Amino acid sequence: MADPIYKRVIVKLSGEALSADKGFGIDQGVVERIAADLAATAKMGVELGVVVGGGNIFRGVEVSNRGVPRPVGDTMGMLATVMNCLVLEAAVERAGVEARTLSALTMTTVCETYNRKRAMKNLAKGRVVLLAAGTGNPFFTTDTTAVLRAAELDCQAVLKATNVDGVYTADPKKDPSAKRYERVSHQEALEKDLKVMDGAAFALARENRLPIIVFSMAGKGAVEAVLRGEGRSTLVG
Ligand SMILES: Nc1ncnc2c1ncn2[C@@H]1O[C@H](COP(=O)(O)OP(=O)(O)OP(=O)(O)O)[C@@H](O)[C@H]1O
Ligand SMILES: O=c1ccn([C@@H]2O[C@H](COP(=O)(O)O)[C@@H](O)[C@H]2O)c(=O)[nH]1
Repeated sequence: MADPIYKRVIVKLSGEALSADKGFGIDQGVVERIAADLAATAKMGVELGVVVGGGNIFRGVEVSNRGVPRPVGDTMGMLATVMNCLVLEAAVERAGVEARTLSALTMTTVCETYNRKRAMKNLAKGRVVLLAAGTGNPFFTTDTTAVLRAAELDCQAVLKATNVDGVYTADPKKDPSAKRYERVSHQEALEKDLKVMDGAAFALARENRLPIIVFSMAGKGAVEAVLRGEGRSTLVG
């Protein structure tokens, strides 16, 4: 089997990836499959930070459309990511690898607060580090969080796991004629407004020369396969 192409990465999982076909809530079978994949990847010797979205529970914009102030809606979204991290933490440990949730919002009775040195120590010990509550600030997304944490924690790449197998010329769910890129620069992704990630995330990745690999989480062992250089994906960078 091929050696992993990176030694330390951030994996970005969308919240929806935890919800199977329903788009809402947490499907325990899916969580177990993803946890097994993360544990197998950690066992290959790859240090893994995992940023999880919250779209399967709350998105700040949607909550604020119902009359809640946007910063409050965003806080609800960040709290949703904590729930997703806690369910994954338990599943990764059941799969035989130690895991720690570090939250950007302080909640001392639930999990540890994020701090760069603590995250680095946990990564170096081979623990899967679940990075919860996004950046801790409203008006951001977990895509931007993933790139920010990758830059802070000296990661070599961001692996963006989603429900499409790469970056397309347009949203492939809306435009069946969209073509997949094998490789695209950060600049082009920004200029063409390729919405698979938000512009802030692409801009931060460009400034920090961080590659982003976009791939589908649909199959078994998807993260492990990407790190072995297998399967379909798009390299941004
Ligand atoms: N040019 C494009 N190439 C590929 N995908 C695109 C493009 N434009 C829009 N998309 C859409 O972007 C989505 C990727 O977002 P993703 O599933 O990662 O959700 P998220 O908003 O990051 O997470 P959450 O579900 O937690 O809110 C895909 O569903 C895809 O349909
Ligand atoms: O730094 C952050 C990250 C996230 N949020 C809020 O959480 C939800 C869920 O995150 P997704 O990236 O959409 O999965 C997001 O809609 C924001 O409301 C945040 O405020 N700050």
